[in-house]
Amino acid sequence: MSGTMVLVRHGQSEWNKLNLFTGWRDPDLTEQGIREAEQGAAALKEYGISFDIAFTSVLQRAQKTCRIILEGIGQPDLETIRDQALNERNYGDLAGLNKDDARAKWGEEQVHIWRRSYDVPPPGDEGESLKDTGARVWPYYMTEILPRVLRGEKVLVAAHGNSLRALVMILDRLTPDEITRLNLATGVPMVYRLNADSTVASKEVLGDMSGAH
Ligand SMILES: O=C(O)[C@H](O)COP(=O)(O)O
Repeated sequence: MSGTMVLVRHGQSEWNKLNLFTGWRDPDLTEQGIREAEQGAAALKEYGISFDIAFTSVLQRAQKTCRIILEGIGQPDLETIRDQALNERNYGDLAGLNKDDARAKWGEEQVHIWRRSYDVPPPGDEGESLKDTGARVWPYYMTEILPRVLRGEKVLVAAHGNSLRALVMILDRLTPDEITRLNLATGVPMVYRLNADSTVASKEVLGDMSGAH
């Protein structure tokens, strides 16, 4: 057995609440999002883990979630590395649009393909598919995060729905078809223990993922 890695999606953001495509835009957490991060912290405290290092994105909703969790488990000063590689997928021209308005304009099926397919990017030059998102998340994971876990460190990663879906895809060995059905709830920690060969020894979800969509 090697180390432990906890993945957690940020709590509800202002734009989650307004049902807007967000991507690389940078809204704050809502009051509910703060509570979700606090609940994630409480679950980790009960689980009894302390971390050696934390990773987050350059977006404030993930950074604040990370800070709330570290404060909640009594490690407010833990070294935290922020990197754009862990950002949400870039939603291209959809950023700022209402998801229901988009469904009315382009149809339910097309919007679902943009949101959940493996390799269809949203419209616009900057738009990233999950595969494109993985193309920056996976190398970052391999070079910066995994080596620490394999050294036995306990690592917290506070990031985003789709940057974490990309990570979960390789950890859980999901196919491009299976990943279309994976939704991550906000503020619910996923505890991965890894074997020395970097495969997953165990996965525990500290909360309820069933409401995620
Ligand atoms: O960027 C966003 O809009 C959300 O954080 C994630 O969006 P999704 O649920 O459409 O993948």
